[in-house]
Amino acid sequence: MIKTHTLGFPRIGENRELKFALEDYWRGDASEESLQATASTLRLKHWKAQIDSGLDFITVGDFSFYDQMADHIQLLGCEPQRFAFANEQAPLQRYFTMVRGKAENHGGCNHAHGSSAHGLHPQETHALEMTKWFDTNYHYMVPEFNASTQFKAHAGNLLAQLEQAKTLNHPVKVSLIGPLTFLFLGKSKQAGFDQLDLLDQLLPVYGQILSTLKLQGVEWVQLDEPILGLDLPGPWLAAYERSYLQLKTSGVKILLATYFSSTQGHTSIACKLPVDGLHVDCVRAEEDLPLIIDWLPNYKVLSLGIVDGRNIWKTDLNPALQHILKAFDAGKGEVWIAPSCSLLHVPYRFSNDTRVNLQVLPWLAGAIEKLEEIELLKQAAKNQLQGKSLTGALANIWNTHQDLVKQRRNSPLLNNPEVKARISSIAPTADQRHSEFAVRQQLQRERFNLPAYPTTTIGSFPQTRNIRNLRARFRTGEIDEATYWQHISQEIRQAIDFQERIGLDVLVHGEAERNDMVEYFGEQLEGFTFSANGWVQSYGSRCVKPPILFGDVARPKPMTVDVAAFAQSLSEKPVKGMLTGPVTILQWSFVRNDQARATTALQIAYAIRDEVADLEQAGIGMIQIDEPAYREGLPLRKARWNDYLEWASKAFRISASPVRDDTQIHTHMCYSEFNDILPAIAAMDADVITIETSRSDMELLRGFGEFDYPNEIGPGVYDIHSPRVPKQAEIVRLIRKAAQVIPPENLWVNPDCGLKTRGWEETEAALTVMVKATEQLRCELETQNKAEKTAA
Ligand SMILES: Nc1nc2c(c(=O)[nH]1)N[C@@H](CNc1ccc(C(=O)N[C@@H](CCC(=O)N[C@@H](CCC(=O)N[C@@H](CCC(=O)O)C(=O)O)C(=O)O)C(=O)O)cc1)CN2
Ligand code: MET
Ligand SMILES: [Zn+2]
Repeated sequence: MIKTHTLGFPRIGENRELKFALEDYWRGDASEESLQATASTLRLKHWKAQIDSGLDFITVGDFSFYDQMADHIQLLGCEPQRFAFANEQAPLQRYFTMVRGKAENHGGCNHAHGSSAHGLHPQETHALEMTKWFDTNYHYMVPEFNASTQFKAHAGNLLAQLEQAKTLNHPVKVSLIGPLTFLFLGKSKQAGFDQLDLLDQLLPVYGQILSTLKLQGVEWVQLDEPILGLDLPGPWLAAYERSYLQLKTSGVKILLATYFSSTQGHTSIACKLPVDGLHVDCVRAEEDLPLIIDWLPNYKVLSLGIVDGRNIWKTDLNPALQHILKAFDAGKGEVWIAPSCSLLHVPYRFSNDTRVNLQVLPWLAGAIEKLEEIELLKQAAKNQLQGKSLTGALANIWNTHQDLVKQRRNSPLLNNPEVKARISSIAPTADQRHSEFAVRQQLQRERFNLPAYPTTTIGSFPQTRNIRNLRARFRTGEIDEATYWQHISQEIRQAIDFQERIGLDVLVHGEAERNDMVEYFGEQLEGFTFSANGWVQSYGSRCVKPPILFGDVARPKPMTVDVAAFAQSLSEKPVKGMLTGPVTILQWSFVRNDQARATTALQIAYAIRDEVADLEQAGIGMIQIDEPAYREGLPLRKARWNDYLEWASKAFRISASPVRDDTQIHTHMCYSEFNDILPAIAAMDADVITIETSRSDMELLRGFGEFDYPNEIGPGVYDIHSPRVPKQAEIVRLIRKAAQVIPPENLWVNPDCGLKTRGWEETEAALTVMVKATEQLRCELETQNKAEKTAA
């Protein structure tokens, strides 16, 4: 028997309906009823799409107002105590407080008293931490655990969605995050406390939810356990068997879902678990398949994730069909066909898109087109199993599809011989600066003559509605290019004036001209195309429109030189040139699957290298090459780390190395647990790196100190993810803490990340505080120096 399903479906809406409904609601422009109505309409539309494409199940439980992990925190009743919710508070309000935090209501009164150690007022609550979902650009909210964490089932919301789904009279599969993955992805907030100790309390709650679902007539529940694709610590691995034995007693059928990575080393455990089915990612972990076919008992369902849920190319149906047939050949009784992972990570559909290069468009598949591929594969497999081949309309669809797959593979559009020639003749020194860091540092100090603890920002200033609107009007032709740039220049001028006024040392132009730090570069490079509407959720209501990299990458002309030179002309102070690095452009685009990622990264690196050289030529003395996705690109299995780090750091160096010694190269990374890759970060050899550290209270920096990180560092001194304005004393404390582990002469002062998601009011207030805090420390430094001189 063959069945089809999807692990999950994009929930933001084809036209980002959920994003706009959420933002209206948060702004107070829409009621909860209207938000709920949008959610309800979207769920119905998405289930109907699944039914229309012929799926045997619709998936329930993948909808979320913000994030599925946050939903599970409520479902499992483990909202952190620190939120101190009152019982009568409505669940949705509690939910938004958890994911967005709660700002103090200033009311014009400037409290200087009553702050806690972290400077939070009693009415303020910071949001749950947000972090990357495996190696994707999606962010989840991190559950918080300690020894007094308790669990309690609150399935009301889930059951309501189930009721809604039942109105469609189609078999339902409920999708939940599995208990071990849920626990593992959370964070222990208590020193020495291991959250695995909570498992025995958590399992009965899961059991209760599963029993309730069974009672409601649900036959199948999909439990996602993607951590099985990590190098899992022994005790976690050992907990699987007993956990699933316990869940089995609920009587509901469990499909255990793995994805994103090979389960190598624990494939046998996954196959032997007391569950009714196993889903495997045949795109990312194709090498596991022979073992799984061999080891998974034939009476269990094997769900094959054969349509890529992480990329947008039409599936080559022939090898996919072979996987299905092989499973049946081996004696599997029931095989399911699905995308490799949830379709959350791809756009809704491409067929209606108005912007993609018309030659590339037919090669693409968004969520809707992927469901169609799954149905097509099912029909083909069914026929084959009966010894028949496809005929009629289906055969035509199949053949047309395969022709397009072949057409892409052989398309001249993919090839640029000049690019290939350049890559194949890389000079061995192309990734090296002329001199070692110590020499460069001296020259740069002489050139820029900056004060101690130089202050700067990460690049972007608030992307106001005004700016977005301006761009939207330019796109639709309502205003012409000259008018557009006139307004943008005005924004840049204001940004420079603002920075001069508050006294920052190293300025930025503010990135007003950029829709997105990756899309903006992709749009100016050859080898990329863009969708009008190919949005993918990044976190909460925030979305990205990843560029589509289909061919060899080249830079036809300078991309940022005019803007950078203009900004620099407005100030005597250095204004950083601002670029996105090759690894991040690669990681945040949909990239070709017909060539190694390393090769694509190298091509992008050369394009950026040319831009860096042109910026220097135009008199720009500091150039920042952002690599926020450097850590995210790390393979999920450690065995593959070295290979990645080698080509990734090389790609960065290729882009950064054409410059003189006294040109200062900056890089920036956020969201990162860096400590396990510090040598590779040092190997990038950026003169200055700015990193996110404020939320970890500078703990992240300790690694840099212990490792004796040689170059200059700007640890973020305040969290830009919240509108909260930091207090001077907090920033002073953080800089002091940083100066204990990093030589003070190597320290910069800056926020955690760019400010594009913030408003101007809080940005101005926060940066003013940051500058004041720095001035205080400089004063102290001077007094100290004087005292030392007098003593001597
Ligand atoms: N690619 C990428 N990944 C990233 C980051 C990032 O900056 N870029 N940062 C980290 C955090 N992730 C983020 C992801 C998205 C956004 C974000 O702000 N996204 C914007 C969209 C940005 C954008 O592309 N804007 C376009 C289009 C904006 C738009 O929708 N305009 C409206 C009109 C708006 C108006 O008239 O006011 C329309 O066209 O309909 C532009 O400025 O041109 C959003 O969802 O709101 C921020 C952080 C990690 N991953
Ligand atoms: N220069 C970029 C900015 O300031 C870096 C962002 S990292 C996600 O927005
Ligand atoms: Zn950042």
